Amino acid sequence: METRAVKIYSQVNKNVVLRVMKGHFATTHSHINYFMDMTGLKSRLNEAKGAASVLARKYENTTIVDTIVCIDGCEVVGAFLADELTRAGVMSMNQHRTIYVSTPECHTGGQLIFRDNMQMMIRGKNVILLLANVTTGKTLNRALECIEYYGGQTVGISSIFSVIKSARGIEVNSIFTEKDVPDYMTYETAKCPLCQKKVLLDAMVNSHGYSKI
Ligand SMILES: O=C(O)c1cc(=O)[nH]c(=O)n1[C@@H]1O[C@H](COP(=O)(O)O)[C@@H](O)[C@H]1O
Repeated sequence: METRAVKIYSQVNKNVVLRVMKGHFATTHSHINYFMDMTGLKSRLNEAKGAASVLARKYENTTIVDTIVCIDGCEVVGAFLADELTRAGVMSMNQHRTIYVSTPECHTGGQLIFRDNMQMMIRGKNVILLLANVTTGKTLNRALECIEYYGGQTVGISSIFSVIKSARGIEVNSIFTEKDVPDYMTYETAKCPLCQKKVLLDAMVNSHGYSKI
């Protein structure tokens, strides 16, 4: 599958590259015809830093940010985003005058929780939610509910790739959209035309990557 990867370069920073693979893939919430391989963007220092610098442009000098909540394994990008915002003079109103980078635990049944020792990073805090992929928006909405439940205020949403433009009135700040990926499609699992044509799935995918089936 790796040989089928195509590189898509960010319009604003050519060092930020999304690798996509065409095929038939199942996520937790939909079927898609491109797998977004975020491995490099999430784990290589220079790529993660590049992604963070693109995402930071949205928030520089405009927003108070106390905490970045990372979903989809985006902690490295999250740490660079915190650094970029701090350098740009973004204020943190919490006691320690710094930005927390945090991830909820995915509990049995997919519920997102913050343990007691983590909740101070969310309660009464200004939060940026950071994801790798937003397709149906179900994962995004679950994360927003989690932040709200623990008393945080989401002041921004960022994602490396997003099909969704806004959630709960907040714009999704993304580096790539479906317009960057020619003929990108997402289908409700039960109505997937590839399944109807008996096209076998290439892989099950989630934020960790893919497993061929
Ligand atoms: O559908 C995706 O968002 C998705 C595309 C992809 O290529 N790889 C991948 O892991 N996903 C994951 O699928 C999950 C479902 O996204 P939503 O449909 O927006 O809830 C998210 O956790 C994404 O990270």
